[in-house]
Amino acid sequence: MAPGLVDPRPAAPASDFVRASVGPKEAFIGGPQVFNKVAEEQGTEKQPPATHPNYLPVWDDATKYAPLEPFTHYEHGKDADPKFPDLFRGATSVTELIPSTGSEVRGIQLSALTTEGKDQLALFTAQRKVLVFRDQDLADLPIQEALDFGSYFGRLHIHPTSGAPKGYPEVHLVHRGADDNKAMELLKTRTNSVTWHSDVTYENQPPGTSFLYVLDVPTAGGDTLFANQVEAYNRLSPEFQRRLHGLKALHSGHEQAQNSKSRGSIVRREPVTSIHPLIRTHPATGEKALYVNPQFTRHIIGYKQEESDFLLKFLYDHIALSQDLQVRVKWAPRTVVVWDNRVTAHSATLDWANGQRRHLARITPQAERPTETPFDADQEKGSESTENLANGKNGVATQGG
Ligand SMILES: O=C(O)CCC(=O)C(=O)O
Ligand SMILES: [Fe+2]
Repeated sequence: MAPGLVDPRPAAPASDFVRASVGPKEAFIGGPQVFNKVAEEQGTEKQPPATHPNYLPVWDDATKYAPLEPFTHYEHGKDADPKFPDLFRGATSVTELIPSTGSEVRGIQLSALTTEGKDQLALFTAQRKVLVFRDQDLADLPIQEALDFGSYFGRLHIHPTSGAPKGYPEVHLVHRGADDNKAMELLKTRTNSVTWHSDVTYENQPPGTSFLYVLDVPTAGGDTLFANQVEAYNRLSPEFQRRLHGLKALHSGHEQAQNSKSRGSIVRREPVTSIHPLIRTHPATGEKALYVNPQFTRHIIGYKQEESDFLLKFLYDHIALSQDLQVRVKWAPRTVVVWDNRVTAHSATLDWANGQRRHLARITPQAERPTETPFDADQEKGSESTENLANGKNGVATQGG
């Protein structure tokens, strides 16, 4: 796989970071002064300094982290009042982005949620898959307070390769500074920048309720796409769903680590692989979701290579092409997105104008080891239309011209 395909996140060392020698090891130290200095040297225009310099990425943490230990995840969504009285207290509006997926909630402050409110946040996120909150103070809190908030939802994941604010490896940073034209080099070898994935699915206990919040946002573009993988599962015929049940796939972190190494950057933890079911069940909603992604899923266990490639390609295309189960989040200052990494895929879009800063932080609580519940014939969705199709009753609806 070409290096550009492995990870859409900022390459390190990006040319907006200075390689500095700190004793025996090398570090990448960022900062607005550094960006402007590099930009000046390159004769490009200055950009405004980062609004949250405390969140600028460094890769100077030479700590080698031990393999992650198994832990018991407690799913708070299971305790939640499904009427969401605490989550929505004071809300001025709750608007669906599309009927199946995504809601935008206005009027509440995430950082002020009570314990009950947080439980309800976990459940509502699982139900709607993606929540958009505007006018939030999360990015302006001390980083430790933001982490304390996130840690309610699960053990915080430390990413093996990404940049982090100095001293806070639990924050995963997405940052592109003055040299966005370098970032866009991806488009020299690819026709688009879309890289659907769920985060770090190679982990044994990949993330659940996850948080992404914006620090600096381009004037236009840089939206984040989300796909609802429960809906993607539900769209499949019962016969096809039945066939997928019981299958497992290998997810690998090796390529991401290798990619980081080959850029001269860090690998905090030795890469791992995990085997997960193709269909996982959400512990709070009981919903079944497809759980494969082209970033980290490598092959289906027991299938020959061509068989595995064929089936995975179908599933990836199904997710990528079904715009009627996807939402597109437009960032504005002080926006926080909460999403459930267990039942969604997402992708950045790298389409904004050169020279603008895009800077986001992710807090990534880990969740349970993915589990599968058996195909449930009683819950077959769309069985009637499938029967109708078989009986030739249901023609193909035409749309547009
Ligand atoms: O940059 C984005 O919009 C999303 C980046 C991403 O994939 C992540 O933070 O998990
Ligand atoms: Fe991601």
